[in-house]
Amino acid sequence: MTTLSITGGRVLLPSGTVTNADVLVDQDSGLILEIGDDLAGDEPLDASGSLVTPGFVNGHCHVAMTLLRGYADDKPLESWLREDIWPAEAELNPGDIRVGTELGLLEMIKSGTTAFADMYFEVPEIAAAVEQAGLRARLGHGVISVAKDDEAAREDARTGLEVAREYDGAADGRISTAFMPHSLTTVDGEYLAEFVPEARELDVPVHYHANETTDEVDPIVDEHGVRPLAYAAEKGMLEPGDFVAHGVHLDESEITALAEAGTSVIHCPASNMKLASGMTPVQRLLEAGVTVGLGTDGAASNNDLSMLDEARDAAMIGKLAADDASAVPASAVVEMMTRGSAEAIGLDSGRLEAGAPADLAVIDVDRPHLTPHHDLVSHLAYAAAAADVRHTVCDGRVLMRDREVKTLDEPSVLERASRTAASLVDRADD
Ligand SMILES: CSC[C@H]1O[C@@H](n2cnc3c(O)ncnc32)[C@H](O)[C@@H]1O
Ligand SMILES: [Zn+2]
Repeated sequence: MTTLSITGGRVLLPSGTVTNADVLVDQDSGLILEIGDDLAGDEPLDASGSLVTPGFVNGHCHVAMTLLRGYADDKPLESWLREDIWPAEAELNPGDIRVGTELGLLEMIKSGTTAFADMYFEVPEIAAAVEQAGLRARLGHGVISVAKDDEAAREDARTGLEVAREYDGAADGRISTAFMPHSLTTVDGEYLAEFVPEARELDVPVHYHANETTDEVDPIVDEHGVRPLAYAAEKGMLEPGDFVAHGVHLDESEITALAEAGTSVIHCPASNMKLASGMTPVQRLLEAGVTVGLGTDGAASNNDLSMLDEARDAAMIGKLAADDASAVPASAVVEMMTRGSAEAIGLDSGRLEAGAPADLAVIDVDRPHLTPHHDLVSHLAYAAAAADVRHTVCDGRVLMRDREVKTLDEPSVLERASRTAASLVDRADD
């Protein structure tokens, strides 16, 4: 057995308390062996002056959209997608998506994220990048039927199923999959009715954008006479283990339906604010017993992939939405970005205890903006930033040590991503 010992730090436990302790990891199984005093291992990792936290879990992303960061800002969802993003995405080739994914994974590792859920195109490229980078991911091909003829729509849905079948368990089990129809308005009901049952046979969850804007809610109510999540339930898309992104415009009946179904919500506050989509009723969801995770969405609507930024946004807007400063406290946000997201996307991580996957981040808290140390959970939610992350460990492997990423060549990724993004927008703007 080869072991890794993370020593001299303060460890955030599942109870939400912080204790001085070392963490001993079995690198062969990728599991935490023990949290306690004086634990020596084969490979040491210094955590003095630092907080050892569960790795952050980004519950909803389109990671290769890093290539479109800063390409189209300051528009609402519908026109942003139709006028700018979809035309640019039509120019993407598999190599572009590989590079964009590498850039996103680099950013994730450097900001303490160890797992994420992703909906995009060219999943084989994304899976290869995840395998190389060493993260954990739940991946899916985003299925869309609008603006396609029947044959193309069916082929897209078949790709969604094929990807879910082929990549579940890939990268030594670090990759799992889901069936991912883009949304309830961009995939026609006949395809949902036909293909969702096939996904159930693969035993994978269903993940989709839901109730993000009123422009998306109103047509469903007008056309089908029911709220979007009642419509989703009719299509078999509100089952235990399923997870929806956004959930901004939810009424009480939908909140109850989510809780009763065991379907989770991934809250994406930065994207919701930037696109002016609205405010997710996070406090209500938590009170109703819905599992809530946290996600960045893509870097074109955020505009970064830092879960620490997302945490601060979630706390701030959660209070505003509830008109209550005690709503969505730091402890709830930290739970959302770790265990909440992990549970929502169906991963057994997000907690530091013996037997849990060794997915963790080590945050330097001896910094001016993190001093004094009254409450390190408060610092995680309100004050820490991506640049404070010293080390990132996933599956017992050190992916970043002292801010040097070990699994990706940072200068090469930056150079290739810049070149690829420039060429992509040249083609899109032609
Ligand atoms: C079909 S792959 C995923 C698809 O989703 C688009 N997208 C990015 N951000 C959002 C969002 O906030 N709501 C809906 N769709 C979004 C992305 O550009 C891809 O086309
Ligand atoms: Zn999204």
